[in-house]
Amino acid sequence: MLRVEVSKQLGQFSVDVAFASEGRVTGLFGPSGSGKTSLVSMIAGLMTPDRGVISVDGEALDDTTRRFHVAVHRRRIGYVFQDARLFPHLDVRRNLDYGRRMNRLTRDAAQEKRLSEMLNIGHLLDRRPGQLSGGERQRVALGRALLAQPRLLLLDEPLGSLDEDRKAEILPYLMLLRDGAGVPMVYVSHDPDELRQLASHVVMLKRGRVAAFGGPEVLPA
Ligand SMILES: Nc1ncnc2c1ncn2[C@@H]1O[C@H](COP(=O)(O)OP(=O)(O)OP(=O)(O)O)[C@@H](O)[C@H]1O
Repeated sequence: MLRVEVSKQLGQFSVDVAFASEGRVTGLFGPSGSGKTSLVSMIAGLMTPDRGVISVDGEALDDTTRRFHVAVHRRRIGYVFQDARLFPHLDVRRNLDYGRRMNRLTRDAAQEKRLSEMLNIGHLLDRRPGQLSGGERQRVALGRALLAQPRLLLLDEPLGSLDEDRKAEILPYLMLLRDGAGVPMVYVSHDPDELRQLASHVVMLKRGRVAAFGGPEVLPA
């Protein structure tokens, strides 16, 4: 379970959010400027809440009453951005292996094979990111994040830079990961249709507050 109860002042803007989600995919939905990225940055540990608690499966990552904060690189949280942010000088194989090496994890050939099949990236291993389409880059970014064996995966508008055809191409891969990767996800989007297809729970944000929480039925038509 992901539990988030945080307050944060950011200049004139404040985030004051509380929710707990058991979902495989928790959608964060809201208009531009509603605080989605700020919230995801706090979950990732890139930003510390002024007050509050963040925990995953009962394990605290932040608890300001105890002045407790787990550093970004120790949180075991994967982050996939709108632009894949692959390392341009490394081929796909090395990009995929990066998270595992940084976290000093032993190689898991079975998991590599399973993810490579799920994401259909096995034929891309010797290419560099510059030789990939936008959709292929995002599939590699998803694989790289998951091979670091995160306990939670944050996806911040992962389809945001893709056109409608590419989005339709990637969505089935995301569904496969949701159903088969065994890693809970927080999925940021301002596209209700995308979240209807992916999210089991939805946090609707407005001006830094939770305007609604529930199943996909809380999304606008
Ligand atoms: N460090 C900061 N200092 C001051 N204001 C900030 C800071 N970070 C974010 N903000 C403000 O907080 C508000 C929420 O920003 P945030 O990026 O979290 O929204 P968002 O919902 O992710 O928007 P978008 O969909 O456009 O990415 C914005 O008004 C932004 O200008």
